[in-house]
Amino acid sequence: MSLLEVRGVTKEFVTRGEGAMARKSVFTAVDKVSFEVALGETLSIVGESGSGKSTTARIAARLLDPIGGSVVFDGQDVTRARGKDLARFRNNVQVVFQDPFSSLNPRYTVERIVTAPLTYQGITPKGGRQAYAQELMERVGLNPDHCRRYPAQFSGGQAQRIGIARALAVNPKLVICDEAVSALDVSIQAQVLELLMRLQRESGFSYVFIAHDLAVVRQISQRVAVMNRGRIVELGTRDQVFGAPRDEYTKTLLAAVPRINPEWDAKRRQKEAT
Ligand SMILES: Nc1ncnc2c1ncn2[C@@H]1O[C@H](COP(=O)(O)OP(=O)(O)OP(=O)(O)O)[C@@H](O)[C@H]1O
Repeated sequence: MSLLEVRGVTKEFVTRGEGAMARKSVFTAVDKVSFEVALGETLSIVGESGSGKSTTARIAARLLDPIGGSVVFDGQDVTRARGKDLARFRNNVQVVFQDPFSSLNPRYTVERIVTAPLTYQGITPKGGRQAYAQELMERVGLNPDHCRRYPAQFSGGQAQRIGIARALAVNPKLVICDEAVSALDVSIQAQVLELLMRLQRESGFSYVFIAHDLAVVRQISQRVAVMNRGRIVELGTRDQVFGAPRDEYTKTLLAAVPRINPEWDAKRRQKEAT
């Protein structure tokens, strides 16, 4: 059974042109999108800016309500879940956003930030909040003694590790990464990707990984969905999508990639061979 099933979700936005006489128009940002994610796998969603990736991710995370279709998690239809059912879903599905600084409250210590998901759920960790925050910091490769610092005292890559630590606090089954490494320098990006992959090996959760950078997607995914104008135009294993794309749009997208980072590719091949 799939962990997450997104079934034919649709989302429209009402837009208004410029000027006093401008008419409203309805724009379909996500159009009958369906995909499944198994426990422990990484499904990436790629596509150009505006293709509907983030809207799809937000629907899957129940941060946006679709106008049609459904979201099923662990066999339960959670499309309209409220109260306890929604809280259970939020416990199992966490999101890591693109800009670490705007998603971390600058007035809170890291200890408070990373343990916040537990606070929302009314859970007090065994050994206390500080010890748990320190454990989370260690898991994401940060100095546990820096728990009492504030977000501004960290670099961009470190701040994103804090965002990842917060996502891990409730032991989720699914982590949705919405352009989670896009804002980072290439070398830092590689380190954070390695971290994401290590955490998945250790804990066995799934990722929905939203990205426009195909080199990154090739590195991290087992399966890839390609979006264009609100629709999934191709969905297959990483090797099928990258090696033998069927859809014309996918072919164009792949042809536009300047280069796949050869170092990552060599590392991946080496890993797969062992
Ligand atoms: N709240 C909103 N109101 C109106 N239009 C929106 C809203 N959110 C998204 N859109 C539009 O929906 C379309 C899809 O946006 P979305 O952010 O999902 O795309 P994306 O593929 O994630 O792009 P990007 O990589 O630039 O974030 C875009 O045309 C965007 O302008």
